[in-house]
Amino acid sequence: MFVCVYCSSSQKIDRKYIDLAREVGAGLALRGHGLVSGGAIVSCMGEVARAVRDGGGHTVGVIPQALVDIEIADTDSDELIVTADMRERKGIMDARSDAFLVLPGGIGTMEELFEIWTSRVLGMHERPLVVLDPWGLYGPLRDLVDGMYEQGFTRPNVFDAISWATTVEEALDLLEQPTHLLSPSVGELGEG
Ligand SMILES: C/C(=C\CNc1ncnc2c1ncn2[C@@H]1O[C@H](COP(=O)(O)O)[C@@H](O)[C@H]1O)CO
Repeated sequence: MFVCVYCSSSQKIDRKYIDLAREVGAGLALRGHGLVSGGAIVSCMGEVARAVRDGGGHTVGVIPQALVDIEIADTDSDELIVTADMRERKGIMDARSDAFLVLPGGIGTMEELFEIWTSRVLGMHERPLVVLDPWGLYGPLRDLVDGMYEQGFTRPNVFDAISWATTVEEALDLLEQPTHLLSPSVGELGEG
């Protein structure tokens, strides 16, 4: 499989997040998976790609020209695809990936998570989506979506479209499990 990993580009985060990215990259390579990433050398993004390559795995980096221009492109990537903008980048990352893994991150990671999550809920793809969150960064997000569901803003299948893990092994196991297409039926939103 090619696994798309969405993760932090921040250089201000605790070292434990960088170490987590390395563990994920090593685990992907060990299981014979390739990586699709945002193609930057910084922070968790760079660390996961280096770890995959160190383990003998193949990496595909997809990066907008504007970020190449500020010299943060992962030029060691086995494939480095330079895009015109962020939208084209996300489209190519999506098209090249068999599964999606989200690590702790900021608003860029959130944007990527929500796009893949929403399209899975709508039955537009059936690829696994796993969030690895060992330290509970996303706890408030999960509470928010629970509240949205309780008030009828989301379909029940919002919870079927995503899996949560607290260890790397658990996350990788979940990524490898078969999934099925979810029904996009509007009826699931209920009456009224
Ligand atoms: C100059 C630095 C970082 C430049 N910023 C980014 N570089 C590469 N990719 C990015 C950047 N910002 C967002 N992305 C994409 O979103 C995800 C990370 O965003 P987050 O806000 O850090 O969670 C990542 O998956 C990228 O695809 C150095 O400071």
